[in-house]
Formats: sequence, structure tokens, C-alpha cells
Amino acid sequence: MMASSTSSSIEHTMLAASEQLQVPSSITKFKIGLCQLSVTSEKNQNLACAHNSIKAAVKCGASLVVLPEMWNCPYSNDYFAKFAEDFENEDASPTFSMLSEAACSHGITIVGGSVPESSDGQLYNTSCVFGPDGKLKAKHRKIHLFDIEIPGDITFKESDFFAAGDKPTIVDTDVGRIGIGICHDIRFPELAALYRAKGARIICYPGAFNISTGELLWEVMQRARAADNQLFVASCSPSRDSSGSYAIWGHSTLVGPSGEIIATSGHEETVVVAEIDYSKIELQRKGLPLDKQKRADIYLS
Ligand SMILES: NC(=O)CC(=O)C(=O)O
Repeated sequence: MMASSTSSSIEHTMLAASEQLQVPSSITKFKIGLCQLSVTSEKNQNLACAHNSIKAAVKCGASLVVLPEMWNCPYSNDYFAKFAEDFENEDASPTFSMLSEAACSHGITIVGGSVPESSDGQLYNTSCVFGPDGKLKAKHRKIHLFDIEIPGDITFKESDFFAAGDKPTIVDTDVGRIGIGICHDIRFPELAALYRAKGARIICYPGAFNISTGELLWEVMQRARAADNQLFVASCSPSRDSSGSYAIWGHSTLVGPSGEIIATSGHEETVVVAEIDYSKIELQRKGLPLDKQKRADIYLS
């Protein structure tokens, strides 16, 4: 929360009491599972692999499971349209059905990574969140599309295929309030700050950073978003496929509210399971009260 101020320029970040999250008092600690999946050009195989990985995370005690960006489909322009599903038509969406069924049968919350969504003649890069009753709780469409052209290094243009989402996504779940971003969304600190201001305790970023940007930035940006906002950041990536056209960095990670890495992986297929302890947020915010120290009067005037 921002410190109280009369400046109208910061009013948009101040919240009505009803908007502020109260995490259910029973939840202070739980386990999160990050399913770093191997993605192939066979959708059914990807669905089966994701389902097995969710089961493995549950077996290790996870009550929140996060999947990667583009896990039912290779991260390639050649596949997005072919693999897209319409989530409004749930019965015709095998991805929606599998996630909903898995959340319900295991009684967990699933942040379903992202997959290509077709809606109203457009494609979106979309993440669906399911609750333990198997119901869809939220849908985040990637807001910042990954358009990059670094000569001699990497060229990729998501906006040739996808339309951008136009809203932030904050969702109240059985394990507290979660903000959702997809991969390149992590580069925009304003989005993370908005989630913190609205009471998120975790931001989940399904991502598929490539090896060019990943080595330099993936860890740094997760730690920065977590430390700036004094909350947990969880990322989940596909594993690397050396034969694919887009070399994925991997390194699914959980970062704590002081910017510390709690758990991470390499680039191989794996499941990372780690504990989230919300008392760490209170401790960090009490010892280093950034919200009170913030000088909004200076930077926003
Ligand atoms: N998928 C992405 O948005 C990739 C990205 O941001 C990157 O740096 O790589």
C-alpha cells in the first residue's frame, strides 16, 4: 500500500478497504509446485505430460501448481493458430478440461501457464486459473507482447500473431491473492507494483524466456519484482528443447519477499516444489517499510 497522501496523482494506487486482501487466516504456509514441462509438437502428449507433472507436484504436497508459458504448443509462430482453443466452448477445449479436472480431482489451485486462445477471430496468449472445485477463477491475456529485434541475436514478433490483453489479473484463491503476468509482462515493474498495491502476496509469471535474454535477465527481473514489492514471485518455464526453433532458458524459480531465491531449477524437465511462508512478507515489510518510505510526492508530481 502507498503511504497516505492527498496528491490526486497517486489516488489511483490507493485502495478502498473492500479491495484490500485479507488472506484467509488459516493460510500461512503452503507448498507451490512449478512444473517445468517438456513441450512437443503433439498436443495430446503435452496434455498427458502436464497432467503427470501436476500429479507429481501434488504428491510432494503442492496446493498451488503453476505451469509454463506455451506448454500445450511449441513456442513458435508455426503452431500458435493450429493449437489454439476457444475457452468459451469448454467441452471443445481439451486443455481447459484437463486443467479443470486436475484442479478438482486433487483439490488444488492451478495457474495453468499459458496456451494460445482463440476468441472473436483473434488469438491471445492466455493463462487460466482454476480453483479446487475445478471452476475457472480468472483468465489473463498477456498484456505486453514480446516483440524483439536484436540484429545477429534474436528476432521474434508475437504481435504478428497475438492480440494483447488489456487488463491486469488479480485473483483470490484458497492460497491467497495472486497477481498474474505472462513472461514479457515481468519487464514492466508498474504491473507488479499495481498487484502489490491491490494486495497480491504472490505474482505468478508463466514464462518462456529464450537463452539470449534469459541468462542475463530472468533471475534478475524476478528478484527485482519480488524485492521491490516485498512479495513472492513464482515463475514457470518449459524445459529446453535443443531441436526447437526457440531455445528456452528454463530455470523455473520461486523468489521470496526480500529478493532471495528459495528454489530454482536448470533447463531440464522437472518439478520444483517449495514452501511459501506468508509470515516472511510481514517480517520483511515491518523491518523495511518501503510503503512508508516511498516518496510518491517526488516521483509522481
Ligand atoms: N515469451 C517471452 O515473452 C520471452 C521474453 O520476454 C524473453 O525475453 O525471452
